[in-house]
Amino acid sequence: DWGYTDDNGPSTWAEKYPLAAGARQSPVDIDTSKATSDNSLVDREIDWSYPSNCSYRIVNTGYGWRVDTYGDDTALSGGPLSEVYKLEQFHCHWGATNDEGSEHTVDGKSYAAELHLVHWNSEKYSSFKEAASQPDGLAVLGVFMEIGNADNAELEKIISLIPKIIHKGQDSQASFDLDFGSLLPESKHYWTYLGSLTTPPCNECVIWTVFKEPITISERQLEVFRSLKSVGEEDAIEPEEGKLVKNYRPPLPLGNRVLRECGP
Ligand SMILES: NS(=O)(=O)c1ccc(B(O)O)cc1
Ligand SMILES: [Zn+2]
Repeated sequence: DWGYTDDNGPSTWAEKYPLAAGARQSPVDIDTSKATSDNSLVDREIDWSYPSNCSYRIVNTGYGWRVDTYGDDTALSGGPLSEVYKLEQFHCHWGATNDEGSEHTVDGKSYAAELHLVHWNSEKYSSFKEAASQPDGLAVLGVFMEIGNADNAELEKIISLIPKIIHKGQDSQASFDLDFGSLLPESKHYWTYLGSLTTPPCNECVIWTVFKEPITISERQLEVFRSLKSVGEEDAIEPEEGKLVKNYRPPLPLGNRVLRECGP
C-alpha cells in the first residue's frame, strides 16, 4: 500500500494512482511573486461557522490522525467558494524534524506541520464521496503550524487522545467540545488555487485556501504526533518500527494555474 517511506512514498504513487501525475496536483510551493491579488475576492471574505460544542471521533488512519466531525451545523463560504461547504474532517501533516513537515511551502520555506480542514460542497452534491469526484467538490483550509513555546490548548484536546489510537485502525470517541474556529489563525490573509487531494487517489477536486499566518504548536505536542504508528496492533514489530515520523507530500509544479491572494 502507499505511504511515506522510500519504497512506497510520493515518488511511487503515480504507478498505482495515475491521477497523482495530473496537472492540477497539490501541494504546491506558494511563490509569493506569482500571487495575484484578485479584486473579485476582496469583497467576499472567507467565512466559517463551526459551533464550539462539537463532539468528534479521532481515528488513526495509518497515515496520521484524523478527526471526523459530524458536520451538521458547520458552514464554510465566501472567498473563492461559490457555494456553502460543510466540514467533514480535519487532520495534520508533519515531518521527522521541525524544518520540514508542511505540504505547501512559501517561497521554498517549509513549516513544521500543516493542518487541513476538509469541507465538501453539500449545496451541489449529496455526499462527501460524490463531491470528492468533482472539480469543485472539496474546499480544504490549510493552516501552517510552527513550533512555539506554549502548547496549543485546542490541539491538546486531540493530542490527549493520541495514546489511545497509537495503532492503525484504532479510534476514540471524544466527549469534550472542540472549538474548530480556534484552530485558525487571526489573520484571514490567504492564497487560493485549484488543486487536489495530497494523498492517493489524489483526485483533482479541491479548491485550496492556505492561510498566510501560522498557528503555533509545541515541540512536545509534535512529538506526540510522531508517536503514532502506521501499522496495526497485530503487526508484531519492534517498538521503534512503524512510527509515523513523517506524512507530508512535497510540492508539485503549479504549472499554468492561477495563484490568487487575498486579505489584509
Ligand atoms: N490531505 S488532503 O486534505 O488533501 C485530503 C483530504 C481528504 C482525503 B480523502 O478523503 O481520502 C485525502 C486527502
Ligand atoms: Zn491533508
